[in-house]
Amino acid sequence: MSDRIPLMAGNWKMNLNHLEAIAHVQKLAFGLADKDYEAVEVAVLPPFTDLRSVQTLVDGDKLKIKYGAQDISAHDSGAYTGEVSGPMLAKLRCAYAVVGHSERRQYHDETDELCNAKVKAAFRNDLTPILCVGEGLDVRKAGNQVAHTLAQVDGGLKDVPAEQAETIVIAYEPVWAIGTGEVATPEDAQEVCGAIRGRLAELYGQEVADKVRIQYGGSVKSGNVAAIMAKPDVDGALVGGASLDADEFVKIVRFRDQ
Ligand SMILES: O=C[C@H](O)COP(=O)(O)O
Repeated sequence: MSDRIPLMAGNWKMNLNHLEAIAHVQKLAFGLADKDYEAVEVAVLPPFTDLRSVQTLVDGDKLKIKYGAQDISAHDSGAYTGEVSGPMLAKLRCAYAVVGHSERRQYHDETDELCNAKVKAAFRNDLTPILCVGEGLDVRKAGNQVAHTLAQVDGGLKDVPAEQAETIVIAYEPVWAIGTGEVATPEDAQEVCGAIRGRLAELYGQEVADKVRIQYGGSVKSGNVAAIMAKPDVDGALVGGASLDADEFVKIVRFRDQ
């Protein structure tokens, strides 16, 4: 039994404005209030425009819910129109910054090199990166999911020292399972999450590898989360669509009750 604390994170993607965000987080707080969920870390990943509202609510009501951004600039300041920097996110007391989500890789051509720069930008600003990796359907059909995903892990962690690497969160998200209702089997998830931990052990040693939290993401719901979480190398979930329904996300957070 590992002592890694599971991280259940809701990636809202481009949904919920800053007023809807407040109502949503209030519902989450209410849904989790009667339950000691100390043993599970809960985070929301709203759009940038919601972060200040979420911060105010979390601070004001002393909520245990953490929050973070869905992306981070590789640069800390300067002429980078449209980007949001690590110092800005740190000032909002974000805990996390997602890096290399497959939608960023697909629609914004984010490379492993850029993801690596973003991972370093997050660490430089005391944010924990959630580095997303995972294969598309063609790679899966060819049976190359492990090699493909490990190459993304190598790229994202290039020149990241062990003392930072041990705090990173890696989210394994098979692209074919995102938003499709196609959930990977728990065995599929374990195969790649286990391989990721193995690679971390090769890169940094077993002690570091055992500290890193590895999430699964892709059509996670209250009905499938418990079986996925039962796998030894799965330490949480990165939840998209189902995190927009507060009641459903609360059930996912309470996966041990399912
Ligand atoms: O970041 C979350 C993932 O892309 C999963 O999204 P989904 O739960 O809607 O499949």
